Amino acid sequence: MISVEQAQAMCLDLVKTGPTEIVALQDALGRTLAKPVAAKRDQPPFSASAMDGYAVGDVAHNDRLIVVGESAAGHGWDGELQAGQAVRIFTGAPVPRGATRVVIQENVTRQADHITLTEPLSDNINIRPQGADFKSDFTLNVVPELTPAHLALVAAMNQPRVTVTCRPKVALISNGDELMMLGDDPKPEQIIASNVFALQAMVRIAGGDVNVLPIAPDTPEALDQTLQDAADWGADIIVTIGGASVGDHDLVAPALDRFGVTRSFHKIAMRPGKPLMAGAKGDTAFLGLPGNPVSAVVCGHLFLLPMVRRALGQTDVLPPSLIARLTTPLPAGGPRAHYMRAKFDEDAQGRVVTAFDKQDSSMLTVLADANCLLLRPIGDSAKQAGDRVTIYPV
Ligand SMILES: Nc1nc2c(c(=O)[nH]1)N[C@H]1C(S)=C(S)[C@@H](COP(=O)(O)OP(=O)(O)OC[C@H]3O[C@@H](n4cnc5c(N)ncnc54)[C@H](O)[C@@H]3O)O[C@H]1N2
Ligand code: MOO
Repeated sequence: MISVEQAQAMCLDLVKTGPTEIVALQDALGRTLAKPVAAKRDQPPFSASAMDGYAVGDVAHNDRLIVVGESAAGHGWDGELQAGQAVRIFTGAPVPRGATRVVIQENVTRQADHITLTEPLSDNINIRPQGADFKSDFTLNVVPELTPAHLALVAAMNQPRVTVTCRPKVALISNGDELMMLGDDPKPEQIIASNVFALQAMVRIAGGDVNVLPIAPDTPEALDQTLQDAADWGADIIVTIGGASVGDHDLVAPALDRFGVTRSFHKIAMRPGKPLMAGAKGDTAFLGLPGNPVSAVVCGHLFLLPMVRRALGQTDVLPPSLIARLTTPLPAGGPRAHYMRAKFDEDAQGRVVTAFDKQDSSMLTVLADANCLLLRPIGDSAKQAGDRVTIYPV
């Protein structure tokens, strides 16, 4: 069986970076910026006061100055400041020509048209020079996910639209006679197709567009038809859930063969998630997730989300890892890499992690309590409390 790392590389090879589209800036949150954005102006576009006070030239403590005008935000003062003069100024207002600092109003006494500088001059001149934030030759380079701060930055650059990568279309197909949609009335032997709720949310957060197809019962015809429906929708990535293993009712591998998918691999040295498979037909990637709820979600983090990020044109696509110290001992690892459900925390000594006792791949309660996966590499030696391990926040 191939390793997780080999399988990740093969999955990424199946995905092409998608086309781009131009969107209004207000709709660009979380999108992947595909083309750099150039500023259309300096920011600030003029030298601006950082405080409410008085714009002055070359002055000294205890000087007495005449106030000759006012500069407010949006309404500058047009003149040029002369020796012995001051201009009343407010935060964000243009600094008049001839002024070299702004003295805050708390450090001044005012009598009619005159002020006296009652405090020693501070080191801070309280002026934000033109272009201090960015100049008109500034470019925002491609970013994996536009944040609220990026949107404000691009707006200040006076650019109302940005070019982003199109959201990859991800089709989710649940497969199994026992499954029913949430909202229907389940018979005792039925279970709710809960996996799509996690996977849909994960893909959406990562930037994909999701189509949850109707559940495919355990017949070759139903599965063939549902795969065709996903392809007709224009899916970039078709994900099946369940039916990946070796039982008589596990129909996904033969269905992918019939569909003309060239398979990259089936089965990996991983726990949970051993029956994972992947392949491609033309530009469409296929990922066959195991049905067990924890297996499906763990494989979603390790394989599906990197594929979505790759389709978006991102470069750091694999889940980021951290190092933490174990709070309890762990026995030696087995022949498959084990991604244990665990909880990490920061204590006075740093980051610590505790694996849950229950690691069955059907346990959604445990998965919901976990905030990370704790990696036990293949054949890992037994670990003591305090030993350092790799974790993946989820
Ligand atoms: N003889 C062997 N049996 C199994 C092996 C093996 O190597 N040899 N591997 C086991 C492992 S590991 C896993 S993981 C499972 C995966 O099997 P499938 O992908 O075929 O999954 P199903 O049998 O269809 O379902 C497993 C389990 O998960 C439930 N399920 C399925 N789909 C959903 C869904 N959309 N939402 C919620 N729950 C779902 C299903 O009802 C089953 O309980 O195979 C082992 N067997
Ligand atoms: O490897 Mo399976 O994914 O344990 O449940």
